[in-house]
Amino acid sequence: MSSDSKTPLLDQIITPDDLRALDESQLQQVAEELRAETIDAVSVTGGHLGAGLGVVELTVALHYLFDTPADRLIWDVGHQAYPHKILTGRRDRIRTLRQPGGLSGFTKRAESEYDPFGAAHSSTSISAGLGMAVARDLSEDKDNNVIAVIGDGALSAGMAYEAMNNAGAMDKRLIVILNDNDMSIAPPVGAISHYLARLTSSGTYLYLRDIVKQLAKRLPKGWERRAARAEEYTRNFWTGGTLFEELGFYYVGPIDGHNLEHLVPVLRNVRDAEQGPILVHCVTQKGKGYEPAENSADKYHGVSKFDVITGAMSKPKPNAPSYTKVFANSLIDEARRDDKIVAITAAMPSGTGLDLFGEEFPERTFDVGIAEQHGVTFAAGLATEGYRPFAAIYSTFLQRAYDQVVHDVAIQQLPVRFAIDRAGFVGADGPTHAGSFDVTYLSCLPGFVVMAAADEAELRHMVATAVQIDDRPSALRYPRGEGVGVEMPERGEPLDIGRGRVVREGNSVALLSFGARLQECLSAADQLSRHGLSTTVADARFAKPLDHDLIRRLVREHEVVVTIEEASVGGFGSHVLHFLAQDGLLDQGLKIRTLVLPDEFVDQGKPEQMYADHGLDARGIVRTVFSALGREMTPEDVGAAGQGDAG
Ligand SMILES: Cc1ncc(C[n+]2csc(CCOP(=O)(O)OP(=O)(O)O)c2C)c(N)n1
Ligand SMILES: CC(=O)[C@@H](O)[C@H](O)COP(=O)(O)O
Ligand SMILES: [Mg+2]
Repeated sequence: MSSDSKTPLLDQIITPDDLRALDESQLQQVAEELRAETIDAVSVTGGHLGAGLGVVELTVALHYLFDTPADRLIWDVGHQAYPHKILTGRRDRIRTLRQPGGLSGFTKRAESEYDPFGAAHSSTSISAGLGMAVARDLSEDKDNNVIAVIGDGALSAGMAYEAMNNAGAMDKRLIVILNDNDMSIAPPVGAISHYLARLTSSGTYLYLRDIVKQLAKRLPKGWERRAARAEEYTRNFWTGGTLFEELGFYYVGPIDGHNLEHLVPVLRNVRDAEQGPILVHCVTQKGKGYEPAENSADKYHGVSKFDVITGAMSKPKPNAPSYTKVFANSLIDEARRDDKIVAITAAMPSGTGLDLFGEEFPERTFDVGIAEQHGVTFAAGLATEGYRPFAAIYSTFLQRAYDQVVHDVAIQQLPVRFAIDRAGFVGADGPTHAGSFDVTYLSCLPGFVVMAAADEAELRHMVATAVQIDDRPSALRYPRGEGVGVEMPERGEPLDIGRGRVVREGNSVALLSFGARLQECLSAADQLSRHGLSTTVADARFAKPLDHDLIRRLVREHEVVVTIEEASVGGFGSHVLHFLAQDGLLDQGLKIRTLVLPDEFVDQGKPEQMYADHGLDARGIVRTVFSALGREMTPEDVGAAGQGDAG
């Protein structure tokens, strides 16, 4: 440790054992140094900043008081776990956060014994914690604590209540820390956030309860019950009985989650309490201790690299409208002409672009909180009454509502429109956020219309198309980030359902693209033509219903057919193969290959590199064609295949 280090105490801490060797009076300095280190690290990597800054003191107190990793500490969502990672042996790698080959941006079991449960999708921590508590009690040799830290936003998801309902009934020793910073990604929504606000606004509550508690200590023997009743009265009087206690939790708080002088004694008591589930309500501030974050509307929830002094982010201005913006503007354009169009988000207004829609149509925009399951069936309810609901939910988060999609929407053939953003690889968020499976899990559903935009113009047309689909559910998917910069149509034109389009004619090889790999297909076609392989490029537009005429024509007129999609196996390519098999077209020695995402969970990286690594770029397409033809690629071929990369 150099003498002029800015973090002399933190430098002494490799693992929490080193922290626990310090004196309690040194914790405040540790927290200050940990906050500075977190800010500095994220300024270099980008990532989630506000949430981590809000739990610096909590992280220090928890690792100081609890014997982690034996005591299991679970972070809900896990985006706030950067300070936790710094204290648990990963400070030396913290500047590899979310980089290829680097640390995950969320907790991850494979990364550290201090991460007992992986996260990223919210509201799982209490369920996982209860499972660990039961496992502890089933075993003879365990007596560890289990602590789940869950945010107020994550507490808007039904799964959290399923877990508390079960925990309360089982009366298991489990500690839940409610990290209440009165923020989700956007300001929180829902009755729970109002309830929490009431709890935390009745500052008197704590004061009164302290008095009653002190009284209890001085009352003559045998008066404890009366004191307990008095305290219960205080609690009920001020808070009408906390929701959490009705669920079987002992409620402690609200306490200041940044005041170590409060946190440490309260958490020490909670640690030593031999009783059923306890919920400690910590009031914190997202972005705490970094002015640019504190002053920002989103508290620097997600940031690109930034200047620590000014807080100015270095994110380059997008050179083409992002798909999300194109979706939002297209939906706004349609909604100006159709007042039956309504939009639903599950706590992701800015990420889905519905914040823009909400500015113009506040009455027709619904943020249901982190509640995808509810959001989908809520949309279905709207559809039964003749509205045209657009449920804008990231591909990965829609997974949470799959039964609602099947049972409440598809079986009833309700015309809910699913705007599926973040389709395919998403990059820094890694496997938990990859939009890999929606084509597979939707295109198997009878009656569903499943579309994928090849570029921004296509997205605009697909929004217009979805508006018109009033007799069954439909989905349109598009990737995270910037489009290809094609010319935008003035207005979206509805497409013929189930019809693809040929964008380049050839007669030897056919590349049939579903979604945004089209540019790579065009680049591959250029390279193949340099090898004398005349290549047709077609944009399928629909994975369901398939364009059977187009597929038959491509099969009839070409020696090789390759399908390609930014989706897992079981999607578009599989349906093409299924159709060809049923149609007897596979029996004629057709050379066909399907390019899909790999059958693995791919760690974070740069999306284009991730696609290239898995053969979904122009070079990979060329290689696949050569392989289908049984032709070896010479080094010159390989070299040529790398030239003229698309976009
Ligand atoms: C199922 C699911 N839906 C949406 C998200 C996107 N998301 C990530 S963090 C977040 C807000 C979480 O709020 P809170 O739990 O209060 O944590 P804070 O950021 O305030 O610390 C959301 C909506 C997610 N991670 N999981
Ligand atoms: C933690 C979380 O789940 C969200 O913040 C997510 O990382 C947002 O993803 P985008 O950056 O693609 O909007
Ligand atoms: Mg919050």
